[in-house]
Amino acid sequence: MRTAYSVETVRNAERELMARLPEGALMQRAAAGLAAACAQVLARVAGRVYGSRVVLLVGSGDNGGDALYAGARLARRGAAVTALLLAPERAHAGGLAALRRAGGRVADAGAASGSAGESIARADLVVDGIVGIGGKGGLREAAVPLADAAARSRAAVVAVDLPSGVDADTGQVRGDVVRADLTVTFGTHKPGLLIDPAREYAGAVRLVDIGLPLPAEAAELEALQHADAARLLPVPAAESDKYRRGVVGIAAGSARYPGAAVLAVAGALRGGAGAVRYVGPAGDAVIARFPETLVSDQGPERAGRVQAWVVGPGAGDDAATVAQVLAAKVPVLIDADGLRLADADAVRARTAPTLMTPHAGEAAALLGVAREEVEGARLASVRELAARYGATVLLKGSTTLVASAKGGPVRVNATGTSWLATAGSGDVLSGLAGSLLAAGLSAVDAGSVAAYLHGLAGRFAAQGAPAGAHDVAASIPRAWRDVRGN
Ligand SMILES: NC(=O)C1=CN([C@@H]2O[C@H](COP(=O)(O)OP(=O)(O)OC[C@H]3O[C@@H](n4cnc5c(N)ncnc54)[C@H](OP(=O)(O)O)[C@@H]3O)[C@@H](O)[C@H]2O)[C@@H](O)CC1
Ligand SMILES: [K+]
Repeated sequence: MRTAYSVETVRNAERELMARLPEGALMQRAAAGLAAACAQVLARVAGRVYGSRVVLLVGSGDNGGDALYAGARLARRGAAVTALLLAPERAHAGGLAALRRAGGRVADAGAASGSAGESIARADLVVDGIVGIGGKGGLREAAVPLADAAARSRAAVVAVDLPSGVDADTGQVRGDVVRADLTVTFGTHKPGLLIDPAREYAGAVRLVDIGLPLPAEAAELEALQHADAARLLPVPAAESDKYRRGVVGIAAGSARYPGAAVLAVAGALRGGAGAVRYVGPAGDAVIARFPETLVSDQGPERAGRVQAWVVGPGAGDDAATVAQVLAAKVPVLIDADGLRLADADAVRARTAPTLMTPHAGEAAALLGVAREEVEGARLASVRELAARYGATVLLKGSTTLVASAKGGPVRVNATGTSWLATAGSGDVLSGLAGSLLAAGLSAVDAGSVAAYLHGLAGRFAAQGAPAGAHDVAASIPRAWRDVRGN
C-alpha cells in the first residue's frame, strides 16, 4: 500500500526523529537522495553530470536548504551549479556555505532577473527549492517569473519535496505553481502528490526514505498497489456455487437509456459475483448482449435474492425503484440518476453498507456547490459527502477517491487514464463495484478495487487510442490477470 501523510504528521515525526539524530542529519539524507535523483536526470538529458548546467531556485526555508546541499553534491561531481536566491538574507546558511565550498555560484534572483532568466534558459536541470511543506497558497509574486522561465526552458525540472505552490495536504492549486518533470519527496508521499489538480504538476514522483517514524493508522491517504488489489480480489473456492459467490442485482436503464443497463451488467459480469440479476425495462437489450443474465420484469422487491444491489445508471426518473433498493437489507451501490433520486434520510437510515459513486458534477449537486469547487477540493468534498450521507463515497475522476463515513485514510486510485472519460464508463464501474460488494468485499474495498481494475482495464482497452465503455468492460478480465500475476 502506498500511503500519504499530512504536513502536521510529517512535522511531528520529523521532531521525534531529529531528537535522536545529530543536527542536520535529516537534511543530509534528503539532499543525498535528491542529488542522486538529479544525477540520474542529468545523465539522461545531458549525458553526464560533469560539465552539465544546473540552476537551483532557492526559497527562504529548508526546502531551499535541501536544494543547496544537493547542488553542492552535484558541483563536487563537476556540474556548473548556480543558485538563484529569492530571499538572499534568509537563504539556508549551511547550504549556501556548502555550495560555495563546492565551487557553486550564488546570485540574487531579484537583482539579476534578466540573467536569471538566461541561466534558466541555458540549464540542463532546474531544481525547484522555492517552497515545500511550509508553503501557503500559490507562488508569491517574486517566484512567478522563475517558474515561468523554468516552464519555457528545455531544462528538466526536479521539484524538491513538492512542486512549489501546491497545497501539500489537499492537492489544491490556488495560483501559480511550478510544473515538474520529477518530484523527489522525503519520508512519505504528501496527499497533494496523489490528488488532482496538484498531482498533475508533480510529474513522476520518487520517494526518498529518510527514516521518518510514521504510524500506519495516521495515514491521510492510501493507494492500492497490485499486491493489495490481488489480496482483496474474491477468488472462488472449490465448493463455491453461484450463490456462494454472490448474486448482484442491477436496477438500471430505462426505455430512454437501455445502454446504461447493458454496460452496468457488462461490468458486473466481470466483477467476481456468481450471477447477475437484472431488473428494469431494458431486459431485452441486456439478454440480447448477455444471455447469462437472470432477467426479471418485477421490481427489486420481488426479483429474488441478491447479496448486493446497484441502482441508478440510466434510471431516468424512476424514484420508486431507488426507494425499493434502498430499503433492502443488503449492500447497495447508488450511481448516476440514483444519486439524484435517493432520499438522503433513507440513505442515512440504512444499516447495510452503502456506496455512492458520483462524478464531480453529481457530487457538486449533492453538496449544493459549483462543480469547480469539488474539482478544486476533491479530498474535502469526498469526506464531506461521506459524513453527510453516512455512506462510503467514491468520487470519480482522474484520481478517484474513496472515503468511508467512519473516517480513516481515504483511498486514492492512481490507475485511471483520461481515456476513461467516455460515455458509459461509469456504468461499467458501478456494475463492477456492485459485483465486488456481492462477493463480500466491504464498501471501501469494493469501491477501491473496482476503481483499480477499471483504470487498468481502461489502459488496456485504450492503449493510446480512444476506446468505448464496452471495450473497457471487455478488458476487465485482462486487468484481473495482470493484478493476479497470471
Ligand atoms: N519535514 C521533514 O521531515 C524534512 C523536511 N525537509 C525539507 O524542509 C522543507 C520544509 O521546510 P520549512 O519548514 O523551512 O518550509 P519551506 O517549505 O521551505 O517553506 C517555508 C518558507 O517558504 C516561504 N513561503 C511560504 N509560502 C510561500 C509561497 N507560496 N511562495 C513562496 N514562498 C513561500 C516562507 O516564507 P515566510 O512566510 O516565512 O515569509 C518560508 O520561509 C520540506 O518541504 C523539505 O524540503 C528535509 O530537509 C528533511 C526532512
Ligand atoms: K519545492
